[in-house]
Amino acid sequence: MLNIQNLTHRYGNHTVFENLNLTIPPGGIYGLLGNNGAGKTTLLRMICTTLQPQQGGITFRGDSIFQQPVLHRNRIGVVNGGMNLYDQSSAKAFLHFFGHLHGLKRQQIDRRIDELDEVLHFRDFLLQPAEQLSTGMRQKIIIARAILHEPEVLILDEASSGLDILTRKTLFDFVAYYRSAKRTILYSTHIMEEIERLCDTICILDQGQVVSETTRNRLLLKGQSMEEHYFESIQMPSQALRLSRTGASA
Ligand SMILES: Nc1ncnc2c1ncn2[C@@H]1O[C@H](COP(=O)(O)OP(=O)(O)OP(=O)(O)O)[C@@H](O)[C@H]1O
Repeated sequence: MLNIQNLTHRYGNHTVFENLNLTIPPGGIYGLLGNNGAGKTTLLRMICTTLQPQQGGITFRGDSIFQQPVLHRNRIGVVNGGMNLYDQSSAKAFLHFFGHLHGLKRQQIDRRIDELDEVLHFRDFLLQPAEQLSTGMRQKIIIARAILHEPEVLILDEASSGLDILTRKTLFDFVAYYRSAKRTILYSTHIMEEIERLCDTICILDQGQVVSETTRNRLLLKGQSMEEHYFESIQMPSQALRLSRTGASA
């Protein structure tokens, strides 16, 4: 459904991708893993159309996302670690603002807020100014904002960072709920347990290249943990792998 074709991108002299090809299937949770600097954020920014590749293209259900960016942005929802609310505004005003940007009417936004409250439980603090909300409360509103317009694809980039155990559980429950609604979730994180627990398909990027794409079922059949698979895929030297298994620092 999301096809990435011959993507090439450089920042100055630094090549991040050279002819990258990847297909993200419809439905399910697609996990993206990779060391710092592997190119995950650059790829996600392109999938969101906030960054244009120098060569190659991305299609979503056959449409070039760069030729029709407005159409595409209405089909996706994004949560990344850098997002925040407007301090002086209430969460409700924030949701209404972004709902209107997606072309939703007041009543539609109110109906969606009611629906999402059943999963994310934010009713109690909906009218408070954002500056009074905790990190977890804010994250719930940021997630609600991302799916207010019922996007077909939800992109979560380091979405669990800064969350406590309870709010992370809410995030995981929410991701499972969104998956069960037959949506596609693109999930990028450094936390292997999250990938292992949530993702149906796992893609590992290393220095701008796909070094592995597999499914959770295949890993289960092989009896291999996500961590073992990761280090094998990025061809970590055996000594470092042994040290990482024992928890010692190199
Ligand atoms: N705006 C930019 N200008 C110049 N170089 C950049 C820019 N953004 C990213 N890079 C470089 O591109 C490469 C890929 O960065 P990117 O942020 O996509 O990696 P990442 O996999 O998301 O890393 P991390 O896990 O640390 O977030 C890195 O070498 C980075 O230094």
